[in-house]
Amino acid sequence: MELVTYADSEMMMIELAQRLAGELRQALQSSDRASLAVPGGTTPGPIFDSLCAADLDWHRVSVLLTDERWVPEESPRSNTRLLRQRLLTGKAASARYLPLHAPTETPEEGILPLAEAIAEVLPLTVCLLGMGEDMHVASIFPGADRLEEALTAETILVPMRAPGAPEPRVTLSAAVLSRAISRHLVIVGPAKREALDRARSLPPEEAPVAAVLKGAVVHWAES
Ligand SMILES: O=C(O)[C@H](O)[C@@H](O)[C@H](O)[C@H](O)COP(=O)(O)O
Repeated sequence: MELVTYADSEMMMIELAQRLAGELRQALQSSDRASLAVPGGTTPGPIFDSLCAADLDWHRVSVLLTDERWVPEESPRSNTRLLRQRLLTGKAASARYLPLHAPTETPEEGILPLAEAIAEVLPLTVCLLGMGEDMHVASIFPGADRLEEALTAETILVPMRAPGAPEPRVTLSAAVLSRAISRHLVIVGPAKREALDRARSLPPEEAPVAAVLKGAVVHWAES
C-alpha cells in the first residue's frame, strides 16, 4: 500500500475528490461505463460535497455504497440518505445509483436482486473506503457473524451482524472490494493511524481492513 499524508483533512478531502474524479474520467475515455463505490459513516461527506460538482459524464457512472445499515432511507443512520443528500446531487445527480437496501425486514430477504445488479458493474472502477478504529472496513467487522464468508467467499453482498453495530448491515465482500481497479482508504486522526499500523501486521480475521490494503492508497490527515 501507499500512504499519502496531508497537512489537514479539509485539503485532503478536496484533493481526494479531484483524484477520484480524475480516475473516473480516465476510465470513461476507454470504456462506456465506470463504477464508483463509496463508504458511509461520518468521514466522507466533505469528499462528496466536492465530487458531486466534478465535471464528468456522470450519466455513464454507476454509484453504489460499500456497505449499508439495514434501516429505511429516512433514518439518520442510512448511508443511502447521506449519498442522496451529498453525492447524488449537482452534476452527479445523473449518475445511476445501485441500491444496497430494499424494504424488507431482514437483509437476507432483500439482497439477491441487489447483488445481481451489482454483478453487472464489476470489477469496480474506483472504490473509496473508510475504516473504523476497530479495523473494520465497509461492514466487515471483527467478531461479525459472517466474517469468514465476507473475507473468503466469492459472494458479492454479505449480510452482517456484529457486536459493535446496532443494526444488521449488508456489505460488499472482500473479494469485490479488493478487486477494484483503483482503491483508496481515507482516515482522519491519530487513533485511526495507529489502528492502520496495527492492522498491517494482523490477519484479516482480526483486522478486516488488512484484506483490502494490498495495492491501495491510504490517505491520512492528523486532524
Ligand atoms: O456505514 C459505515 O459505517 C461505513 O461504511 C463504515 O465502514 C465506515 O467507513 C467506518 O465505520 C468509518 O466510519 P467513520 O467515517 O464514521 O469513522
